[in-house]
Amino acid sequence: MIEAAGIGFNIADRWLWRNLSLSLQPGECLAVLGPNGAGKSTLFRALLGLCPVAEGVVLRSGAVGYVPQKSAISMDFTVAEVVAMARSAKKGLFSSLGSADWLAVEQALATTGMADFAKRPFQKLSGGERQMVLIARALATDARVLILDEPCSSLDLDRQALVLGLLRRLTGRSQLSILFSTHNPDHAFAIADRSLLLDRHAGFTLGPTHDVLTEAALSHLYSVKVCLSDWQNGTQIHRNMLISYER
Ligand SMILES: Nc1ncnc2c1ncn2[C@@H]1O[C@H](COP(=O)(O)OP(=O)(O)OP(=O)(O)O)[C@@H](O)[C@H]1O
Repeated sequence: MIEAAGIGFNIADRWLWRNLSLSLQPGECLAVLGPNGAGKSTLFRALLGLCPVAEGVVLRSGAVGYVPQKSAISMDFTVAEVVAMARSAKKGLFSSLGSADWLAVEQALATTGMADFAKRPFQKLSGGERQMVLIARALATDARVLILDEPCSSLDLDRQALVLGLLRRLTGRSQLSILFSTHNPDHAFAIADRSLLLDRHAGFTLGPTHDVLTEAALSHLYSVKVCLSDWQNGTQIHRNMLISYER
């Protein structure tokens, strides 16, 4: 469980966001969007308790899995060892991990489709493969809430769909609550029940994705002409963004 009540974050006399309240239901997916520097990563760090808020309260219970924007893993660990870090963070060295811990590692790798990579060196993986491993590491904490900072930022279209599909399955079947940031409104349309749009002036809009991510809101925020288009694929209606990059 994670809940924020009236939180604000101030940096160098500038409020990144103020009076922000949110909580996540089991199985709910919330997307966070906003321009560069709007405070998405800082919000996640505040929710994780990694930086103190200037006002308001953050409540957490149980483990929260975190997939940061950049991984700080520079040593030559295997994929299984990287995922096992989620367990050893609580206990100490890998050597103190028991069979239940290694089972959790195995399950997390299976869930992310990375079981065959267990013995491979993490550093030798592609960006997309690493991202899956880092999601597996977050899952191996037994967290009921996952926070992912731009999980698709360096992925090709196929991998983006793979990660978004995985997140959707985790909210559906496993009832995990997911909070993720993205610069692509299409990602929010694809999987987010609600979206939080941070602006450049400490303001925000939070609500159902289709209510928050409107043509007017996106065009205004990014100063580009944005059109939204609905199309049908089989029985499913999809919403996507059409954009002119010309100013
Ligand atoms: N420790 C810090 N010291 C000084 N400024 C900071 C610190 N952490 C964040 N900032 C500033 O706060 C603002 C918000 O940063 P943050 O990384 O949260 O934005 P973001 O919305 O995630 O951006 P992006 O989309 O570019 O990743 C930026 O202007 C950043 O420079």
